Amino acid sequence: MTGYDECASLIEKKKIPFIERLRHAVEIKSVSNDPAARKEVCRMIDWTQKELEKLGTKCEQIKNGKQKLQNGEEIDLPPVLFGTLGNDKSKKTLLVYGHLDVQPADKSDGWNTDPFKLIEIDGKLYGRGSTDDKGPVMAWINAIEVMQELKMDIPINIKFVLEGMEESGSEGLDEILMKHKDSFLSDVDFTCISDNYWLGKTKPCITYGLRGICYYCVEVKVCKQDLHSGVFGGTVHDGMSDLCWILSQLTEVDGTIKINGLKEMVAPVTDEERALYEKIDFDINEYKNDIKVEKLTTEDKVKVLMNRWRFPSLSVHGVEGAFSGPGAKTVIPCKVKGKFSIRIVEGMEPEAVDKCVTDHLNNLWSQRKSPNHFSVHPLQGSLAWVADYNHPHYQAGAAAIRKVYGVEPDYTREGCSIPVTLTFQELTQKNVMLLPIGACDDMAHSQNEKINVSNYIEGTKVLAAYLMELGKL
Ligand SMILES: C[C@H](N)C(=O)N[C@@H](Cc1c[nH]cn1)C(=O)O
Ligand SMILES: [Zn+2]
Ligand SMILES: [Zn+2]
Repeated sequence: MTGYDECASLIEKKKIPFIERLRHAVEIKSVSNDPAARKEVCRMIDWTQKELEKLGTKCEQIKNGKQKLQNGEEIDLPPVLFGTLGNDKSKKTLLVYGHLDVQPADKSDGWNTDPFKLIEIDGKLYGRGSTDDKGPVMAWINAIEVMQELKMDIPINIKFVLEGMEESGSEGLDEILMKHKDSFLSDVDFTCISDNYWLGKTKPCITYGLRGICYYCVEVKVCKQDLHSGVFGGTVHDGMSDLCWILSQLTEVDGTIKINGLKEMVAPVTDEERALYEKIDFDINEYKNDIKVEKLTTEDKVKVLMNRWRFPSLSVHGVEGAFSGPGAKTVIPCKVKGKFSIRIVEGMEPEAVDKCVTDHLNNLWSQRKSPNHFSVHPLQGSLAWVADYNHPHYQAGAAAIRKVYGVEPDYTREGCSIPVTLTFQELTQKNVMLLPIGACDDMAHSQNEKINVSNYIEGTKVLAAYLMELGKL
């Protein structure tokens, strides 16, 4: 009978067409935060639908609502792609979630190659979305294609939810899923998401927790239009200085958040949890060397992991409206918008976090005594997620990893956010597992994002092996 070994060897043989599939995906500039790229997000969804239909998946694009842009204009959100492969009542049903949108990227950000071309160098496939999340979505398609080519019975019905707004807070997705709770989602037995990364470079892991995110925009408005700083400097109150002062009041130098009320919300760490973190194989020096940082906020392994996964963190992302080009432009920006986010953890509710943040910022502003106009806008809010990793579903994931890599996986959390994860858990009332295939140095969201050819190909094997393992549950 055809089994895992035949499947693995066909995956090896199909390495080139699988890389070509990822190449096609990366070339579609499906950047979700750019309204001008919305058509490309829709094109990525259409193309993926065709790939799924080739496998016999019945697909439907679910219309999403409108996105209100900051200038007041409204544009269509991209549709959400639902797919159903198999409808055998004697089989269980797996829900696979992934996203087809990517973070913005430009060669001028410091990429060595064109971010929207897949370039192979020394066994690494560089390109925006190669690891987040086009590579893993393509790996699901590859795995199913191989099982079908070998005429293997896929022992599970598969449903897909693929979206195009994850990198922008999954706008509209929760509402769509809630509407389909008693229809499309009603028979789901497990959800699996491959959209994060290993803790290291060589050892695979399974992930059972994510932080949530609350994202803010702080606006300081000075006047109608930018002003010559030589002509007007010294007469108007500088908006960028106001904004920089405000943003500098949010954290201590070691990252401790200075916003009242947040620390109190964090669920206490149990002894059992601490013991789990102590056992995790994690090399701080390698971590520092990978990102070329000399000193971390703490050098203690457990504290580093807890700061990444288990405690909130605040990051300032950028300023809209300010001069950022090369050279020396002498202008006073008329309006600047600072962007920052807080990764939130168990116990923290976005609405309560928004209140603390808004109160803190308004209080700071009243201390500043600037006559400029100040406003705070919460842009996104999603909860943290934790799952039961003792569930048999996780054992199926672990068995698949043992088959491919011959090792027991690490059980990890992840500091980043996939807003819909908790929604799946709550709507289906079934177990959700994250099964990453990429390595810790893939540099998602950053310059030179990549996935190793070996991770992409072995990852395809893991997903195929996992589908086989699910048949045993
Ligand atoms: C983990 C996932 N691959 C990811 O990168 N998620 C984003 C989600 C997000 C939410 N708002 C903006 N992006 C992240 O954690 O930043
Ligand atoms: Zn992602
Ligand atoms: Zn991402």
